[in-house]
Amino acid sequence: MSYTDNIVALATPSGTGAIAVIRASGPDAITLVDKLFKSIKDKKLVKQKSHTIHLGNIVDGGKILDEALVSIFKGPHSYTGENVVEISCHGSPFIQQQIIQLLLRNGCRAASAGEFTLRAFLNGKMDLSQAEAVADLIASDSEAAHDIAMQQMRGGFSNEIQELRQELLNFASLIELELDFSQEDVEFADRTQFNELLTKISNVLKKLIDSFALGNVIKNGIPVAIVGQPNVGKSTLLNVLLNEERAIVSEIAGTTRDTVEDHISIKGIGFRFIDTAGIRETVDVVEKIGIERTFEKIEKARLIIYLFDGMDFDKSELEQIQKRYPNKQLLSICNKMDLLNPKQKEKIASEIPNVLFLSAKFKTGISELEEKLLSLVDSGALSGDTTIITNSRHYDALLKALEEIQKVKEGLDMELSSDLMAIDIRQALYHLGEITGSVTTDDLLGNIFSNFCIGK
Ligand SMILES: Nc1nc2c(c(=O)[nH]1)N(C=O)[C@@H](CNc1ccc(C(=O)N[C@@H](CCC(=O)O)C(=O)O)cc1)CN2
Ligand SMILES: Nc1nc2c(ncn2[C@@H]2O[C@H](COP(=O)(O)OP(=O)(O)OP(=O)(O)O)[C@@H](O)[C@H]2O)c(=O)[nH]1
Ligand SMILES: [K+]
Ligand SMILES: [Mg+2]
Repeated sequence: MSYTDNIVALATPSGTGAIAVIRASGPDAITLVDKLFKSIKDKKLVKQKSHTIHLGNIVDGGKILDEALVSIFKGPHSYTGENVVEISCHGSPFIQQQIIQLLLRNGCRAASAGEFTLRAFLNGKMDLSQAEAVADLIASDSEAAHDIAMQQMRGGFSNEIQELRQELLNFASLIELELDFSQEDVEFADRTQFNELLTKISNVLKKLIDSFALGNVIKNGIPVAIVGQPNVGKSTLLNVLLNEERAIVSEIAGTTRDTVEDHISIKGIGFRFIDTAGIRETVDVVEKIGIERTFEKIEKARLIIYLFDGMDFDKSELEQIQKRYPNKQLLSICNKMDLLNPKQKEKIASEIPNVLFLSAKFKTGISELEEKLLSLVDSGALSGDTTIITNSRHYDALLKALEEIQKVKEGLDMELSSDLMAIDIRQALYHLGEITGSVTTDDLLGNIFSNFCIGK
């Protein structure tokens, strides 16, 4: 694949910064920038080696727009696989725009979202799941999300899929060879070995599919709903966990009307804490809507923190929530422990198993809560080099591939004819190929890369 046009975009965030980087890629990127660049040592960019950097002025006719550093990368040895030039200029939005406009008038067009990485993919510098990982890496806001994206970008997941695909492909060829000899009763593909391979592939696929639940929450942050009666201190707790005065706290019951949520990483794991309206019977229309939202948020949460006031607690509400959400992890937490005497504490502890005590207002017991939250996340799967998938497109493709593999397995058990089995194998190969991009459509690529930022 080779493009004939040249693209340009700002690679750094728009706005003011110390330095901004403008990146151009395409067959003429180096020659066209050469004409707009006056090196202080009178060097011609086209004569310089790849991966070198040069100081000079960017000039528009007779006018100097900026003093800049220009780096050159010669295709195919560059990020995109094409000739690439990067101009590091002073980070004023005015200068950035002047230089981009200059390039646009001199042979470049504006890059669309993700177009540099799309070119890297189409030029074979990376496969599709690696390209997707680039976007995840930029978006990752916790160490765990970063680690997963990094592993995927470096090709961990792709290699795993490619290997399975290759092994399956070998068998497909043997089975298809049998089609040419269908009159004679020959079997090139050893059925026992094939069965073993299918078992192995389905196990790997199942493991990957199972990892999605964890991968998904890690990418987006594990949603934790903080629920309980009005005034128990839910918003106070949210603010402590986030280290920020995010929600309004007051002694008036019914302060929180709409849900408030924010993301924070605890020891490398991302959490999304959701403060909700206190649950109670009310005639207030707005508060009622808020309470309905509380229940919607509980549905979507992975963990529920049930917070109650140690001075005034009623076990029945906790039991109602347990009954209503039997499959959710529930943490019972007694707040305002600063107001409790040891006897009261003892009573609560005996009535509510595994209860944690804390004081949101005085920030005591918070690290114990954090430890507890971490222990509830199956972080075992995060260590080591097990692959965790985070992308729903991959998840869909894996499910479809698994379904086809099961069909092949059934076919094998039923001694199905080679031609029918070959069809299911091809389908499985197709879905595995979708992940790495061995098979793609323009729609699919458009979908993926349009979600990138401009300049990536
Ligand atoms: N200034 C700058 N920083 C950046 C990028 C970039 O494009 N420009 N990247 C972009 O996202 C990332 C780095 N990714 C890159 C990947 C490959 C190559 C590259 O030139 N590869 C060549 C040879 C490498 C060498 O010889 O040292 C190759 O693959 O052949 C450059 C950047 C992060 N930092
Ligand atoms: N003594 C004491 N007071 C607390 C503690 N945590 C919160 N409070 C107080 O309890 C009151 C209610 O706190 P909020 O955080 O607004 O309670 P809430 O559960 O969000 O209330 P609603 O949004 O109205 O449902 C405030 O006056 C807080 O200062 C605590 O640990 N100890
Ligand atoms: K309140
Ligand atoms: Mg509140």
